[in-house]
Amino acid sequence: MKVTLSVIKADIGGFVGHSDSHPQCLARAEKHLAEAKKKGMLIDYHITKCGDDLQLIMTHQKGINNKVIHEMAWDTFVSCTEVAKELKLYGAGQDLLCDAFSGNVKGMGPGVAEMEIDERPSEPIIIFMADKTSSGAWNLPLYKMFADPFNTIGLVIAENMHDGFSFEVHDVKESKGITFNTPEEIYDLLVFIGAPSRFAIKSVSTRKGEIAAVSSTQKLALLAGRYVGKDDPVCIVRAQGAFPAVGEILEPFTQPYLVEGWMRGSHNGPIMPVSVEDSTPTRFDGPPRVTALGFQLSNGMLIGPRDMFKDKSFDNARQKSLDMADMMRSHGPFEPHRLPLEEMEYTTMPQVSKKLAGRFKPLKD
Ligand SMILES: O=C(COP(=O)(O)O)[C@@H](O)[C@H](O)[C@H](O)COP(=O)(O)O
Ligand SMILES: [Mg+2]
Ligand SMILES: [Mg+2]
Ligand SMILES: [Mg+2]
Repeated sequence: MKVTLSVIKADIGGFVGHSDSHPQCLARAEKHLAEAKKKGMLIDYHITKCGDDLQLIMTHQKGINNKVIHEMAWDTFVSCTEVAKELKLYGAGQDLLCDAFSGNVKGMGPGVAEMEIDERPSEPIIIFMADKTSSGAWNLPLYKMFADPFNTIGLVIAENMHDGFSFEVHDVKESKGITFNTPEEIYDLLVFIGAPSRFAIKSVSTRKGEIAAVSSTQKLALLAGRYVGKDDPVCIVRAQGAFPAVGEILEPFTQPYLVEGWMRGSHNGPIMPVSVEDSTPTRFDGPPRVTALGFQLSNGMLIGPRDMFKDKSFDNARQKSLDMADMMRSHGPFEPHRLPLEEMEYTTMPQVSKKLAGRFKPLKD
C-alpha cells in the first residue's frame, strides 16, 4: 500500500515568549485535522509541538506536495493563529509569511518534510522535531545514522545495509543540490555537510533508491528577507530492515553537538534531546531542543506515538548538554558562542559601523 507521510509545521505564536505552545492552539489544530480525517482527506494524524512550533503529522494517499493537503495545513495554521491572537500569544502567526495560500506551503514560511512509501509489513518510523535551530542541524546525526559504522554497526554486519546509502544535499543559499554515494564518497560529502549553515541534507535513500529519511530544509530568513526566527526543522526517518535500527537512529543524540540557533538565532549551542513535555527552551531561549516521536504505520494509521527521548538512557546526554550550555554561555557576546558575523541573524553591525564611520582611520602600514 502506498502511503504519504507529511509533517508540516509552523510557529503560529509562542507561550510565554518563544518558549512553548499554548494548549488551545493545539486543540484548534486537532479540530481541523479531525475534520479532514472525517472527510477522508487524511488516513490519520497526530498533533504535537516542539517548543513554540506546532507540528502536524499526517498520513494520506495523495502523494507529496499535494495542493489539497498543503492548503488544509495552511488553513489550520491560519485558524490557530486566530487563537494565538485572541490570547495575545507572542509572535502570533510568526511563520506565516504570505497573506494567502498559493498552491504549495513551501516557500510560505511553514517547514515541510514528506515522503511517499510502499508501507512494509512492519513500518517503524521516527519523527525528529527541533526548536531554536536550523535545518543543517540534522547533518551530523543523519551522517552518523547512515554512514558511520562507529554509530551504526548494521553498516558493517547487516547484509541489507552493507552497500551504503545516497545523500541528497542542498545548498540552501544558492538553491541547488547534489547527491553523494556512501561509503565511497564520504570525504567529498563531509566537505559540504560539515558546513551546515549552507549545506543541508535533504534526503537519504538506499542505493536501490528507496527513501530512508527526509528533512525540511529551508532558510526562513532568506525567504522573508528579514529575521523571522530559525527554521526549527523536522526530519522523518524509517527504521529497521534495510534501514538503521531504531537504536542506531537515536544513538547520535547521545553525544550532544553544537548547532546554530539559541538566543535570537545568533548563537552556537548544544542540541538537547528531550521528551515532548520538556521541549520548552527557557534558558537564554534554549538550549536548542530535539524531540523524537516513534510510530508504527499500520495501513497508514499512526500507531503511537512513543516519546523516544523520554527514556532514561538519554539522561546523560541531557546532563552533558546542560554542561556544554554553561561552557558556551561563559563566552557571553564572544564567538564561538555568538555566531560569526555573516551568520548572525540579528546584527547591529551595519548601524554601529555607519555611526562610527568617520572615526575609523586608515592604519599606517
Ligand atoms: O530565536 C528566537 C525565537 O526563535 P523561534 O521563534 O523559535 O524561531 C528567540 O531567541 C527570539 O529571537 C528572542 O526571544 C527575541 O524575540 P523577539 O522579541 O525579537 O521576537
Ligand atoms: Mg517563536
Ligand atoms: Mg521555534
Ligand atoms: Mg522558528
